Amino acid sequence: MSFSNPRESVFNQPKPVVHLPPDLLAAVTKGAEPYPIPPGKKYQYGTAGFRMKAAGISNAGLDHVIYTVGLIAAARSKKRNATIGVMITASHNPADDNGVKLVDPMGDMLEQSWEGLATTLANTPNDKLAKAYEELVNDTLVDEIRQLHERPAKVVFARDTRASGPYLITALKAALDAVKVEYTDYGLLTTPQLHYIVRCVNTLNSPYAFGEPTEKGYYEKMATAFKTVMHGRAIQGPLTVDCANGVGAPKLKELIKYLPSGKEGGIDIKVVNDDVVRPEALNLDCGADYVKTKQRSPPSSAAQPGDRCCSLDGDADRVVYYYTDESKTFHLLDGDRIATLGAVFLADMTRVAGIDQKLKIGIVQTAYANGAATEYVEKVLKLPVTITPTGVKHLHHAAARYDIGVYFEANGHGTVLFSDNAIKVIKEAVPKSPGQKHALESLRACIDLINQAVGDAISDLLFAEVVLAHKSWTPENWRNTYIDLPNRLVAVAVHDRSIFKATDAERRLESPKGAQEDIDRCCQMYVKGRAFARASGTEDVVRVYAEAHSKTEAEKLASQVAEVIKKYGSA
Ligand SMILES: CC(=O)N[C@H]1[C@@H](OP(=O)(O)O)O[C@H](CO)[C@@H](O)[C@@H]1O
Ligand SMILES: [Mg+2]
Repeated sequence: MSFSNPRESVFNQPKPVVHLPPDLLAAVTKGAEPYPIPPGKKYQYGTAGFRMKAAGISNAGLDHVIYTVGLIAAARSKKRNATIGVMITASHNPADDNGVKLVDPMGDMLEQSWEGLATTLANTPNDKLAKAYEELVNDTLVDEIRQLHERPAKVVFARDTRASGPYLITALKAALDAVKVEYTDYGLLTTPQLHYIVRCVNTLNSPYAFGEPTEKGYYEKMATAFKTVMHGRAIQGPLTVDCANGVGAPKLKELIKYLPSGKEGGIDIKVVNDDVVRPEALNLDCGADYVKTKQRSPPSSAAQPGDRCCSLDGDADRVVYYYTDESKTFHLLDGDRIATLGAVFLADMTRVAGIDQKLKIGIVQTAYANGAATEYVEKVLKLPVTITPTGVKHLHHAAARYDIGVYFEANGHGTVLFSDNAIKVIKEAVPKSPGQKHALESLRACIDLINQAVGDAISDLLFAEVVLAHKSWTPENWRNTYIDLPNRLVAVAVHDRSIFKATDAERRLESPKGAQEDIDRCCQMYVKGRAFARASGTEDVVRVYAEAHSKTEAEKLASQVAEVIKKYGSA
């Protein structure tokens, strides 16, 4: 097994081969002993890291995966000469699942080329693990000039509230101990908090210092920014936050201690679904995924018509808003809405501050964004839209190409990125009026309020609240900016989803041959009909999305396209 192709030496010399000390290799083998790979298991570092059942823990083999992730984290840390993060979570998945993701030095997702290395190592049985680690070291850390494996490594990690978390942490520590890596266990954190900490640790004492690398530092940074950007505005009525009975609950309660209350010109947050004592309650009939996919409030909701509500997912990196109207009709304000709300505000503020000509603002969406949202951004807000494939890493990279890049998946994953140029322009602009001064102060505070390392439900909801306060908007006013096209998302089980290859930011199928033409024919039958199909990156299904000008038509279109997929997928 090899992790990369051998490269030719620039000096025409063979690349040196490093042999790791026998005691270290023995420690890798010994440390892995309690975590064997179950026979027949295959693992894949997917859109959101590794994720699987953790119940009957040793059968699932997630402990083996986590052990190998410890080794990858060690090598990655040496490669980047920086601290790497490991987060143990399965986000919105059921309580008996768990998973793991790696966090790169700037708090971003693991570089894609390393995902393959993580997959290879995860699929390596224990008796070959030490040798595979040595090969990994040789392939990624050793060349003719440098022997990076001699660098010290540092890893920080945290977990969500799942019952399997503490056990999986022991597997991670066993790997880090085996390869003598220094680490800090941050205990329970939301995923975005861990990303924040990684970025803080790696930028400490630099001109790009992100903040204090502690949980307290996270709350203080956000609370200070929130107070500044509120600037005497008032938030109307309380916000009910459904925390999916996950880690978001204790963390949001902690943040509330740092925020001024509604009476003090701050915010009244009602935390609900905060039961972290019964681990089985996690994501059960509540949370962002439930609300988005079922298009309804959690059954436990006691909200009254017009009440502003939002739901986080199990690791608090995703948020959607919603309310019910007087006739008890449910209205979802999803990621597309949060993106447009944020973009309107940031565009307004740059205009008032007189710096709009210097900054290119854009919105990044996926094909799942509602057609009405895309049209609103382009035609009403007159801002450019980039469409990328599914998965936050794609959106994140595209957003980084704007000065102010607002990105959100429809399901509520997202944030805003400010380029170095934007930060410089915003920080250096000299105001010529009190209005400009206020706008600049608000923009500066937004840079701190928004967790630019990664989408962060808690930071996103504070940002949304601030904008609603500035605009004096109720959820209904917000919804009235544009009306969503009725839509339907269905998952189709097929024999082999890998035959469905998508192109054009996943909006078209290039294989199997003929499938796209059939989908096109279906779409033409409906007013505003748009549909696409793509293989999921996280589940063994093909997802079909359809929208049209009425609910019945959107549903008909979805089921017709699902039939097309079944036809081509039944082979
Ligand atoms: C339609 C949809 O919601 N897809 C989700 C889902 O990806 P799929 O590749 O569609 O399974 O999980 C991803 C990871 O959480 C998330 O980024 C994405 O938005
Ligand atoms: Mg999540």
